[in-house]
Amino acid sequence: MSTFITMGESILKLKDVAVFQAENLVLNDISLEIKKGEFVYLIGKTGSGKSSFMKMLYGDLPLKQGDGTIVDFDLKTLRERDIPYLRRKLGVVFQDFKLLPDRNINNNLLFVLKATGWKDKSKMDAKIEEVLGKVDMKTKGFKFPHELSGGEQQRIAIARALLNDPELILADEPTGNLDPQTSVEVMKVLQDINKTGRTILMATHDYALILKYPSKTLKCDGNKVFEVIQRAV
Ligand SMILES: Nc1ncnc2c1ncn2[C@@H]1O[C@H](COP(=O)(O)OP(=O)(O)OP(=O)(O)O)[C@@H](O)[C@H]1O
Repeated sequence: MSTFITMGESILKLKDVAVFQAENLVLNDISLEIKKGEFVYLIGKTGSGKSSFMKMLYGDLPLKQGDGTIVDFDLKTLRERDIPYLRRKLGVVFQDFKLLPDRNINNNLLFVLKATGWKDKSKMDAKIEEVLGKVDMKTKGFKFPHELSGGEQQRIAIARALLNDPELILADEPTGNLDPQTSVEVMKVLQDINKTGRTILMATHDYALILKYPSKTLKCDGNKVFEVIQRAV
């Protein structure tokens, strides 16, 4: 549990955190907080450390320096065996969707449910229908990933991220492979999910989306992460 006195609503809290890739320092002196229900952008140019920051949050890079809690997990004392439990409270969405190409959408989602401990077939079927409904893809469960457009695949990836009712969704350039119109559609899905109370941290290069859907914005620059006001973006 947290070494901080957490104010009930905190979903992510970092204090004096540094992020390393192997022995290389990527980010330093990060102190920030994200509260339940916020929609937060993470911007910064290529190589500034956005993906490394995300990886540290979902336990792919260890927290070696500073203190951090995320969805009530202490990142500093996180052990290898805790990571699956942390991931169940997070929904992670990637730029390249990462759907399994050898099975249809229903079976992609079933695979994740089984891997995260679900057993009851009728409950799993109901959950799959529920998450596909949330991204408006209820009729596509029998399609294979290659039979879907990029935007549809990303909707499925978002549905997959919702399977375990995560408290926080980490989206690493979710619109990076999509055309502007499809990006807006995927963004609307994320906005709707945010409106139901879920917290979202989204790394993006897409300034048009930020202008269209302004929200709190963090920037990676010069080994630091800091909040920027929209005009300064
Ligand atoms: N596996 C790795 N091993 C060593 N260094 C790495 C590794 N991955 C990334 N880095 C380095 O860490 C720094 C930050 O990379 P990162 O991928 O986090 O940036 P980014 O802001 O996400 O970039 P992009 O927008 O291109 O995805 C870069 O200098 C990069 O070379």
